[in-house]
Amino acid sequence: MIVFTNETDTIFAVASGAGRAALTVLRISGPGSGAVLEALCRRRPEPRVATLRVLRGTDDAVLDRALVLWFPGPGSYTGEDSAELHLHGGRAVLAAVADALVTLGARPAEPGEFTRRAFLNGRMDLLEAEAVADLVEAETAAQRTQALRQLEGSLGGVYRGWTSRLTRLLAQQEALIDFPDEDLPPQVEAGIRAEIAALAGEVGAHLDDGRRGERLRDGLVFVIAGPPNVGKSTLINRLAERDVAIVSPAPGTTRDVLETRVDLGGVPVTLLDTAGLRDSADAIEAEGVRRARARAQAADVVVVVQDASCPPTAPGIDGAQGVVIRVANKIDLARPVGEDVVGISALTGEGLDQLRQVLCDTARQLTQAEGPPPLTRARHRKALHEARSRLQSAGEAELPELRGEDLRLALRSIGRITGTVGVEDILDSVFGQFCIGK
Ligand SMILES: Nc1nc2c(c(=O)[nH]1)N(C=O)[C@@H](CNc1ccc(C(=O)N[C@@H](CCC(=O)O)C(=O)O)cc1)CN2
Ligand SMILES: Nc1nc2c(ncn2[C@@H]2O[C@H](COP(=O)(O)OP(=O)(O)OP(=O)(O)O)[C@@H](O)[C@H]2O)c(=O)[nH]1
Repeated sequence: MIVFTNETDTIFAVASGAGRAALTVLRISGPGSGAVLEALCRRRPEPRVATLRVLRGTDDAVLDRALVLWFPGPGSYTGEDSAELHLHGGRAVLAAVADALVTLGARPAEPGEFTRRAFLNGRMDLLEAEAVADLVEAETAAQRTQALRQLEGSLGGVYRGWTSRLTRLLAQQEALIDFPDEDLPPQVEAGIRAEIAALAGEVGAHLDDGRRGERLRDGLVFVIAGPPNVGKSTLINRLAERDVAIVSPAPGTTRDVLETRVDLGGVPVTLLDTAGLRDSADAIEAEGVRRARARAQAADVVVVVQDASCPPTAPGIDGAQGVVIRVANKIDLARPVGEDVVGISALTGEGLDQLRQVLCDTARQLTQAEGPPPLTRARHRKALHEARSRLQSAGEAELPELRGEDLRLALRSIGRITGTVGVEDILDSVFGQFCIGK
């Protein structure tokens, strides 16, 4: 189902980044785009050809000399008539052109409004629209790759495949209901049941992906934990390659949770430095220790640091849900004991390459999927859970009518992911999270 827009507003927004820059790209879309462009630069340029033009305000004053592009609909990003003005960067230039646009009847766009129009005009499905937002937000190579795959339709292909199988099943099911006395071969019913079970299995396998796609999209949390004074702050400064945390010979220096964002093997990771774990009479330090434990328990990875030159002191992390990596620091003073321990000296740098490798490998294992693309949002997960439970109850249903109803509901749930059904109620939540200009 394609919902055609009857959008009448002509909208504009800065599509380039914020801050001082050589250029500002202003995007315009909507039925008035051609008229606005003609008012600004007298003649419309050739479609899709960058053309240098003097832009003038309604009072004929020169606003800028800019590259101008004209994209007639429907062969444009939004599917509507649209245009781009590649202005000189600078607040005054932008302010003057924006004023002129408002005078000409255009209005500033809402966040995500261009892509929302592209979706409503059937230029892309919801998964592709979400991929555009993810690509704009991508901080690391692996995030960019995942968003591009989704933009190219790989995830949509999986869901469309299920949709067409479900549609076929429904048609067969209708035939069973409508012609119960006809000579339908008995294997039709068995075939329907087998296909329902196969679909439920595939949706289940897709859901059971270790949340790798969502984790990559959101980024991972790695917590550095351990007793006081073992060198946790020195280590986080090394891994972040900057001074995140205060290092001092006094135990109990770090009290609150400090965080920094790093790129580990293409995966965005929030690294947390936490208070040294010990029983403390100091109320502030005790609160720091409580927070340290809470964050370690919830983390994707806990890097437990010990001092190689002292016997282990503090209790471990109880109930950690994530992967635990053990590190013995200060190997410049003493050799570490025990297996499965990465020996490092945060002071001299010895062993840090090896630790970085272990951390990158772990980050990749937690986020990278082989085979079909993983699902990337809680919104998709929710709809797929619903679809799977409908498929399961369809598999158990004795009456063909009830089975048909379950199949229809499963179809609806999957259709909601790509945006082919029940769209109105989810548009605001999907596009409201975009930046302005997309
Ligand atoms: N200057 C500029 N750069 C940009 C964009 C843009 O809008 N403007 N994009 C915005 O996201 C991205 C490119 N994506 C785009 C996707 C589709 C169309 C488009 O006009 N498609 C038409 C015509 C394709 C053709 O034949 O050339 C179509 O699909 O019918 C344009 C940009 C990244 N770079
Ligand atoms: N010899 C040696 N000293 C180190 C090494 N790493 C850190 N130190 C020293 O150990 C002391 C404590 O380091 P920090 O990084 O502040 O330790 P921490 O674990 O964050 O300490 P708390 O904030 O108390 O939990 C400092 O004097 C560091 O210079 C190392 O690899 N070798």
